[in-house]
Amino acid sequence: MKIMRTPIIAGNWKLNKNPQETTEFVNAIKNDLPKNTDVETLICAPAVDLPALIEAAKGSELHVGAENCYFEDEGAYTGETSPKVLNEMGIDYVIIGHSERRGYFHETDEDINKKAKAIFANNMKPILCCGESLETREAGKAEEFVEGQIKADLEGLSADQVSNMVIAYEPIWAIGTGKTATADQAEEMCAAIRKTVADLYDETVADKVRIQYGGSVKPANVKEIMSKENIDGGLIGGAALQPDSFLQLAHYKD
Ligand SMILES: O=C[C@H](O)COP(=O)(O)O
Repeated sequence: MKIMRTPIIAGNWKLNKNPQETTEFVNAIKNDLPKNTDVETLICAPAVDLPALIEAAKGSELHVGAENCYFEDEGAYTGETSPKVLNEMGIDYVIIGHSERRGYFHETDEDINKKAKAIFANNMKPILCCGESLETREAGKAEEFVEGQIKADLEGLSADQVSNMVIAYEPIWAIGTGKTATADQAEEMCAAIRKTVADLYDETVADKVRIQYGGSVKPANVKEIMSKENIDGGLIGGAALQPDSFLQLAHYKD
């Protein structure tokens, strides 16, 4: 029996869209979104688009998120984004540990853990991404690998913090490739992540934490993925770039 956690359908726009496109997108969806209590919806946009996203989303059901931030609030860190300022702007969520940041920008679990703490210190919620490469999966080490990421990334976080955050399982081999993990493969890993949280904290925390699947989620497969017991949402790249497609994902229950 699926425990009812509020589902969260989130778009991760990556390095796509400018402020004008952001405003147009939000205006196209904002009156047709599901009620927050039914399905929470979120767009995570590039830092340069956040003022437009926040302005356009005002008064709507849409939550607003950043794709990354730094772990220091201020100082001599050229080019970084302050979590303190993101909070002042009205940001709700920040994605951390996406495989593109781990891979292209060499972010370590230690960096990601510091970011998680900085995000909580600034009254926002992290969406912590984890996931294995194809090589790791084929070596039969996917669960062990993801468990290692979760343990390192959650180090020092309180039970209350973990209960209120989101974890996104994104197998690297399924991102932007059109190759989706089967709903059963996604469920298997999300269940393993929940068990890791139960081992690190307790069953109450594990029952509360929301776990998303990400990797080629689209309107055609979202319903099946969301039917799984341990999957509470989707973190969606490509299919979240068009208003129609995002609305179909948000209304997967209809
Ligand atoms: O954060 C989103 C993921 O990287 C998934 O991207 P995708 O839906 O384009 O495969």
